[in-house]
Amino acid sequence: MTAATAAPGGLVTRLTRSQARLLTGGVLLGTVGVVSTLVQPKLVAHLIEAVGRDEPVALFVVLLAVLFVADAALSATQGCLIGRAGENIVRDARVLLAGKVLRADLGYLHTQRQGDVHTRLVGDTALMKIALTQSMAQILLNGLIVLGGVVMMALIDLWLLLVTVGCLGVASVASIGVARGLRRAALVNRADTGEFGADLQRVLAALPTVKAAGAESREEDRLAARADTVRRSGNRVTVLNALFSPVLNVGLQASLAAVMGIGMARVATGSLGVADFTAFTMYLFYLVSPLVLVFLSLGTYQQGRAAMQRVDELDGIPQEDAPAPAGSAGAAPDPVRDASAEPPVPGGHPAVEFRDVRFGYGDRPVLDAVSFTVPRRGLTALVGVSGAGKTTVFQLVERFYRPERGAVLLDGRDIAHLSPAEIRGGVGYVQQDSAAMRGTVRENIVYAAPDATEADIAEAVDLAGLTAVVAALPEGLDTPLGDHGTGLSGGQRQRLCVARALLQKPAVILLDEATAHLDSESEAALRDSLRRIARRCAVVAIAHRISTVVEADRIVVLDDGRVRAVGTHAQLIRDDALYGRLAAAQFADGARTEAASLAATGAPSSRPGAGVAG
Ligand SMILES: Nc1ncnc2c1ncn2[C@@H]1O[C@H](COP(=O)(O)OP(=O)(O)OP(=O)(O)O)[C@@H](O)[C@H]1O
Repeated sequence: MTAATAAPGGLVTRLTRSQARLLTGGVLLGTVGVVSTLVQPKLVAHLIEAVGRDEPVALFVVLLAVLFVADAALSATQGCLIGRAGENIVRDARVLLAGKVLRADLGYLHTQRQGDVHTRLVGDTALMKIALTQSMAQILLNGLIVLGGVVMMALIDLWLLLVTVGCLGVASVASIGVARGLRRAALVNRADTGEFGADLQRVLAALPTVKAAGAESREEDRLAARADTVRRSGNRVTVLNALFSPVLNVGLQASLAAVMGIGMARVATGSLGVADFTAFTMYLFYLVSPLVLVFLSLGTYQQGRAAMQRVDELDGIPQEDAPAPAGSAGAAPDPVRDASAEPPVPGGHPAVEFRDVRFGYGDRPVLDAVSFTVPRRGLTALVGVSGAGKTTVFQLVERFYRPERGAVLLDGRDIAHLSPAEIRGGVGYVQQDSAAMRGTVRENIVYAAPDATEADIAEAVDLAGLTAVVAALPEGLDTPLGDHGTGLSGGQRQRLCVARALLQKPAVILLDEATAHLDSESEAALRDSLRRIARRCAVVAIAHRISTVVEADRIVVLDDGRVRAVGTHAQLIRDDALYGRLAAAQFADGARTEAASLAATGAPSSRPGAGVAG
């Protein structure tokens, strides 16, 4: 994610504007508090003069007490208002960014590190809140105190002020230099933190693999190296942060010493009154803490700006409906191929049609000139060697990616012109690595159709061959599952996902068949389910099992990104050498004998030496 993707006047600015009322209210109250602070030394000067003239001082004492209390009350109230604005900003930012991430272009999002996206959404938004509210308010209000104090000091004695400003000016310029360095260091530190988060997420997502590979120590070392990088850049931030106060303090101490020396000398000569000298010194003392706070807040703000930049970048990630970024996988489809403009076909359109589709991930071509149709009913099997592009075909049907050329049609309509909801509402997608989630069995099943009735759920469970499995669970449909659906077997998880897809009542079900999840009994159950489901809608299965292939009404053989042949199992065994080899190598015993006898006839193949299927 680069700064170039951040929208100008982006999310951060918009969110800050949306809280203008609370922020302005807080700043106004704070300003009144600043005035009350600035009046106090002047009142003390009047008090001293009154004491000197032996006049009554009760009024001054009461006024001072009122100002002290008002000061505290105003400060607390403005803190609450600004804090509330901050919470609103961070909440809105997280909701908006979560929406952006959920609707992001998958092709782009897959190039980003998930942990970094997580860090931006959780950590950077929190830092941004502090910068936009607390730091900004501190800079503004304490800046006002400093400015007001300087004006009051100028009214008391211009020469003493010039001495003060001279000493503080040098220190301030040095501090601003440090602030710039701090922002750069903070940006690096946030990026390093994102990298650490990304690595942690990678390890957590694959923890069983990490353990099975005995890679705990290697991963620990890798995480430790990342943590070291974060510590190093964090140390740079700490050093620059720590430099602020000393740089400024040197200036403050120098100005205090100079003011005391010169001021006392002028009091001795009678050119400056004791009351004025006291008030001037009080203002100088009053300036110390606000000035330090201004610069500390400047430091925090600079760190927050780094976070804001990262939040704005996340806000700029390409969205699904936006035109695909130039040069990325999935450019806009060829408008010449818009099939929705074509006259209606008697008897209805195919459920799915690929017309001369070309697609690649980045510069890497995967599919070329792919054309085939899927009838509205029945089972269509997609077969081919591993990496032939079978899953990519499904991803194009779901429009996770857009073809570079050609068109994908659902029921005769080019999906380039359909909304994601229109496409995915009519297509049920069962992924190979069964996308079950933490939650109950029921929650998993109704995920794509939250309003489904009990009868619909029971029907989907039955069609997916899950009735006996659910009945055996301790709490039936309400049995909780762990992350990724742990608590069910691999085959049961896949049938759970089939039930989820069925509940959508889709026109097309895409089934990326698992290779090794099912025992022969479950396989027979799923085969039976598929047969029943295929009577209601189009089922397209990436087939790894001979049972599915033999059952299929039509088989599409993909080879090296092209459709090599289409037919039934019997036709293809007879006519297509690659299919014969695939059947022999991959689809186990049932086809082995038949295919082996065909291979012995020496039928040619377009890809000698091609590997086994999926
Ligand atoms: N997100 C991606 N980015 C880049 N390349 C990808 C991506 N997904 C797949 N590929 C590549 O595209 C090609 C086709 O992959 P695909 O997953 O469609 O093959 P497949 O036929 O489904 O394979 P398998 O049977 O092993 O699942 C492969 O060479 C793969 O490496």
